[in-house]
Amino acid sequence: MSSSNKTPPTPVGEGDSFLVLDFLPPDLADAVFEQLRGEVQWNLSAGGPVPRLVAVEGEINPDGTCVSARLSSIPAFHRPTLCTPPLSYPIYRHPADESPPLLPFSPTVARIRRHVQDALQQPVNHVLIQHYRSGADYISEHSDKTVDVVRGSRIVNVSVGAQRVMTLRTKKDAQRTPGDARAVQRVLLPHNSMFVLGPATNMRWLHGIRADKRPQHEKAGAECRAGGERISLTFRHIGTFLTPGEGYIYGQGAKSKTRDAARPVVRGGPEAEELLAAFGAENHASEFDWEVAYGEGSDVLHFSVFNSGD
Ligand SMILES: O=C(O)CCC(=O)C(=O)O
Ligand SMILES: [Fe+2]
Repeated sequence: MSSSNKTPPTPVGEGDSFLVLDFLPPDLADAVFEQLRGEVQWNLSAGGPVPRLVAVEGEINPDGTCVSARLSSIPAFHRPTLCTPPLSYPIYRHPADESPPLLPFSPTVARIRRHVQDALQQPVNHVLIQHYRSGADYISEHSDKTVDVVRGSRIVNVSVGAQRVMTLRTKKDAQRTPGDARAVQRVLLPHNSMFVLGPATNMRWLHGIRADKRPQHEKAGAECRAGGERISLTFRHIGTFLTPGEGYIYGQGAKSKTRDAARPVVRGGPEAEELLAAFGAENHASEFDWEVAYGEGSDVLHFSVFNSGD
């Protein structure tokens, strides 16, 4: 692991979050920005203007039994392969209605993933990759939505390219009186850093990357790297899964916790409103009660109304 003999990182937020510098080994770190920009299939959001480019990759589970149909009258190379049930893949639900399709890990992302898993000693099976094309691209303040994130697991942001600032701010309800200032921390995310977001910090603090409209000549060298472009990879350990074609859903965040009893995906309606309300509560409540909000599970995949929150 590249960071094993470095000084211990400074705790951030509730103390369960920290930043690791010089995370990837030099041979990977030097070329990683260009490799990712070229190999990732970037999407502009279909549902509305998203102030950055996004892509989703993840682990496709070979959880089905695939058999070559034993039809002796058909030559072997023509026999169909029957998979029952077929594959499933992790799903990370959040209030923005449209997620790009999940693709298998691409080669450079797969290498970064191995470093993350080694460093954390925790599996990660899903990554949201975001390209901040300039200082104008940003992500608004939010808490990550944890209905589908394996409980107690950590969320990891690997940064490459231009340095940006992650701003952490305690949730509004933590103010004892309306005039109280909310705690704010600024974490610099330089090229080749890994920010680990612990569950307690995600529960009590919001995080975001604000737009930086300063002219290039006012920025430090690290902020101008890669022409001011930044790519972040948010790795998560997801416990909720979809079957191909978004037909069925099961796992931690769904009503059925197991593959055998997977239930059809729900689109819109009152269950969608409930999940959106639970997401809202997760953004606002410092003592968010996961069991109350998400414990029963939700089979909703698409919300009827487009909502641009993160
Ligand atoms: O770009 C980043 O580092 C932050 C991404 C983030 O917070 C998210 O995807 O939830
Ligand atoms: Fe986030």
